[in-house]
Amino acid sequence: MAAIASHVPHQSPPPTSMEPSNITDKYSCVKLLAESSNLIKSIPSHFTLTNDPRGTNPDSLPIIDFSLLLSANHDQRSTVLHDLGKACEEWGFFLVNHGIPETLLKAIIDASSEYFELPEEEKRQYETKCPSDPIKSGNSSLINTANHRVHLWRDFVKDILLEFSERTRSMARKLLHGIAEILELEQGYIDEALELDSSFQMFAANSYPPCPQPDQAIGIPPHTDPGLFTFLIDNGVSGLQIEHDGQWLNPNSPKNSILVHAADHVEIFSNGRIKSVKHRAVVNSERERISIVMSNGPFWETVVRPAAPLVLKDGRALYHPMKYMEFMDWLLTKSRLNGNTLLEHLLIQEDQSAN
Ligand SMILES: O=C(O)CCC(=O)C(=O)O
Ligand SMILES: [Fe+2]
Repeated sequence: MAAIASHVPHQSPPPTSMEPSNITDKYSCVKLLAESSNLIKSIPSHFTLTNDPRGTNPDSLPIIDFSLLLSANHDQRSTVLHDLGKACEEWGFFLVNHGIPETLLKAIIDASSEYFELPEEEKRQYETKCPSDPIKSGNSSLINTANHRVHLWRDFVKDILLEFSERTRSMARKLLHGIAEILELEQGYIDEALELDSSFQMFAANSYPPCPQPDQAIGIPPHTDPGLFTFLIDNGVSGLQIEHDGQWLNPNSPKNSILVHAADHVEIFSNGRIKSVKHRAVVNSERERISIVMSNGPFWETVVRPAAPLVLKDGRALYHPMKYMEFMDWLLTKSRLNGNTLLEHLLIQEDQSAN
């Protein structure tokens, strides 16, 4: 059995609607397909999504020293807050000195890797039937514009890992307190508005097996994440790309760092001051990539809206309010490859707000 806990700490149940049915054909597991692709050399048409997996290498992605955020030294703290604000407005950052032991990060990657090595029959018992299942495993797919189902070049397993979850929860809350300070909100405002005592986290481990035609497949297409902050680590094989000024960048992670990016609900809460980071996962023909994603959201029942003091300052709210659970439910059931994202959908046009 894979060393992945099934315990769900703190949280109430997530949304309950059904996910579109999974693939039931011979290659429901991408890993199996990748192994057989020694023989096939090209990928089946239902995985085909032509894309250019190349990205450019940025000089550096901002690096934020988490320990300085907790510093009692006023100057140090205001410098790091300034850097944090700037990084969140632009493209995300690497968090270093975050206090999560390297051994724990490695254990999570190893456990996920072990899980993906399990026999197909064993993984099948976790195949996703409903978003509220505490553990989900399988391959995911989206519908393209021609209404054909396109399968993604990854397997995933979702679960909540207790220790990682507790540490990242506390880290996310401290980052949010930093954001609240940058936004000049009163102490306690963000905790109350987003009901952070009951914040909802989702853990996902992704496996992207080697792909014989990386320019004909995609791991995860361009998207922004739901939630407040996403934390991401991987097994050292690159594949995550971040969009910046219309270009795809390959971030190079410093040792034992965690990549953090702002997600949709920070953009909504900040009334657009902070931008949800667009990213994608590309695949390669040589090595399996494992990534670990921890999504940190508000309480699942919270109606997320732009913070009232910011709306007052800006003269209007830029986004419609929506319950977090409904947002997640929508994403899990109606996700499309093209067309507006849900965040774009919630954007209030200037002429609309005047009415
Ligand atoms: O695997 C990655 O690097 C990206 C994963 C991701 O974007 C997601 O799970 O939302
Ligand atoms: Fe993502």
